[in-house]
Amino acid sequence: MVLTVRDLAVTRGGLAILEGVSFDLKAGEALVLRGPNGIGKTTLLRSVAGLQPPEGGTVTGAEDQIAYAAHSDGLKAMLSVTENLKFWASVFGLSDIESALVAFDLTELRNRMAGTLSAGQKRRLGLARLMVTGRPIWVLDEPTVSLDAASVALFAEAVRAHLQQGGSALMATHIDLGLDEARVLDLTPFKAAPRTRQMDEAFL
Ligand SMILES: Nc1ncnc2c1ncn2[C@@H]1O[C@H](COP(=O)(O)OP(=O)(O)OP(=O)(O)O)[C@@H](O)[C@H]1O
Repeated sequence: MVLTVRDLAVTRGGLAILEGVSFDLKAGEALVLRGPNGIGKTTLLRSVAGLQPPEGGTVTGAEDQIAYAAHSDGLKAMLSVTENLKFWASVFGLSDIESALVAFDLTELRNRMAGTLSAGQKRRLGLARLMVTGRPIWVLDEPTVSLDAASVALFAEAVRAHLQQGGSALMATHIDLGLDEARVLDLTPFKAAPRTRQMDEAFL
């Protein structure tokens, strides 16, 4: 199972954002996307996860393989922690949630409505959802926002265990997760030349 990205070009709101991005992500590997605010990390992750079509290039090996965790946690506020995880597991045809509860220190909160959790607790629940999908490729956008140091360590440990089980992880983060095995791809050199689709069409 290899995720292969070749010569990817992405746009946002009609503006060219990144172009010429290529990388491979193999089983057991982690790749961290870096670059300044607005360079296009979120846009690239959305394209890799199939949430928006790329402007050019190819993504192969992603179909039915990716679990995506976006900025917003997308939790169901009126369901408990357990119910949220069970619901999410069922979407992927699975049922086991216990290891995810333990990994993200959610066992004492298991019966709490998700809407009553603190920001960091919600984030832990949002990340725990990745574990119940059974999907091998985790795509994570700023996964540590709102997390305290102890929760960042839990998250890093969960990623490490996922890699050891043959999974992989592609993530945008500004902080050092202490994952020695992670490679880093700085997107700065891939910033697209400023132009709009309309301008391109005008020159055709
Ligand atoms: N809905 C939108 N419409 C138009 N432009 C947008 C939209 N969302 C984001 N952009 C622009 O697209 C560019 C890439 O944004 P993106 O969120 O992918 O960057 P990022 O590297 O993830 O940034 P950050 O580190 O701040 O999270 C930015 O210039 C941003 O202003």
